[in-house]
Amino acid sequence: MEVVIGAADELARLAADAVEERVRARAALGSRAVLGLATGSSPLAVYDELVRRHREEGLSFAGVEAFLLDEYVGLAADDPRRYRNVIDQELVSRVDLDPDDVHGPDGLAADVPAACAAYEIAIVAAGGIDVQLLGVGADGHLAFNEPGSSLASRTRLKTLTRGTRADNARFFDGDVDAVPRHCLTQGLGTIMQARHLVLLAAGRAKSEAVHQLVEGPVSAMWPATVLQHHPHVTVLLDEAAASRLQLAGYYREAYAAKPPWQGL
Ligand SMILES: N[C@@H]1[C@@H](O)[C@H](O)[C@@H](COP(=O)(O)O)O[C@@H]1O
Repeated sequence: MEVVIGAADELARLAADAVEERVRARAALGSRAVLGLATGSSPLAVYDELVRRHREEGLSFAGVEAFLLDEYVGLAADDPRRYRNVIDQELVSRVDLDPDDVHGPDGLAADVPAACAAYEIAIVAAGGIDVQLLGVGADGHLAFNEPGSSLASRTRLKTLTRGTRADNARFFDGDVDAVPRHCLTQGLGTIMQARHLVLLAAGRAKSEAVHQLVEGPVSAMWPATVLQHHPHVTVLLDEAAASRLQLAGYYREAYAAKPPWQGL
C-alpha cells in the first residue's frame, strides 16, 4: 500500500495519471481499459482533470468500459441522485465514453439476487477492472459495504446505516428520510479483484477511517481495512485526512525518495 499525502490538485493529477496510463496502454495494445468509477465528492476533482485531459490533451475514452461501485435501490431511472445518472453528469457526458459501455448495479431490478449475479459476471466478462477509484466513508465503509460486511462479500443488497444516510442527505436536500434505506454494492471481495485500487480521502472527518484502513487491524468493523490484503493500492490523502496516521513521516519520506521508474 502506498500512501501519498499532498494538496488536492496534486492528488487529483496522480489519480488521473493512473487512469490515463491504463487507458493509453490498453489502447496501444488494441484492447480496452476497464475502469471502476466511484461516486461521492472524493473523485470529483479526478473527473475534472480527466475531462481537461480529454479536451486539451487528446485523452480518449472511446472503447473504454466502466463499472460503478454501487447504486441506491428504488430511485427512478431519471432521478438525478441515482449514481448511474451522477456519473453521466460528472464524467460520461463530458468525454467520449460510450454510455452503453458504462454499467452499474440495477437498483430497480425485480430480481435483486439475479441482477447482482449478472453484475459480477459482467465484470468478469469485461476482463476485470484495471483501475478502481474509491472513496471511503467516515465509518470505514468502502462502496456501500457498511461495518460488519463480509470481507469476502460479492455484489448484493445492503441496508445503509443511519450515519451513512445522514452523510449522504446533503444530496437529498438535507432530508435523511429521503435517502434510500437500501443499496446494491459491489462486495469487498469484488473490489479486491480489481488490479489497481486508487483511494482518495479528504478532510478531518475521514482521518480515523484512514488511520484504520492504513494502520489498523484488518476487521469487518472497518471494512476498508481489507485493502491491506491487496497487492496494489494507492491511498491519496490531504493533510487533514492524514492527520491521525502514526507513520505519516515515513510515508512522506518513502514517496519523496521513490525511484522515478516505479510509477504509482
Ligand atoms: N457510496 C459512497 C461511497 O462510494 C463513497 O466512497 C463514500 C464517501 O463519499 P465522499 O467521497 O462524498 O466523502 O460515500 C458514499 O456512501
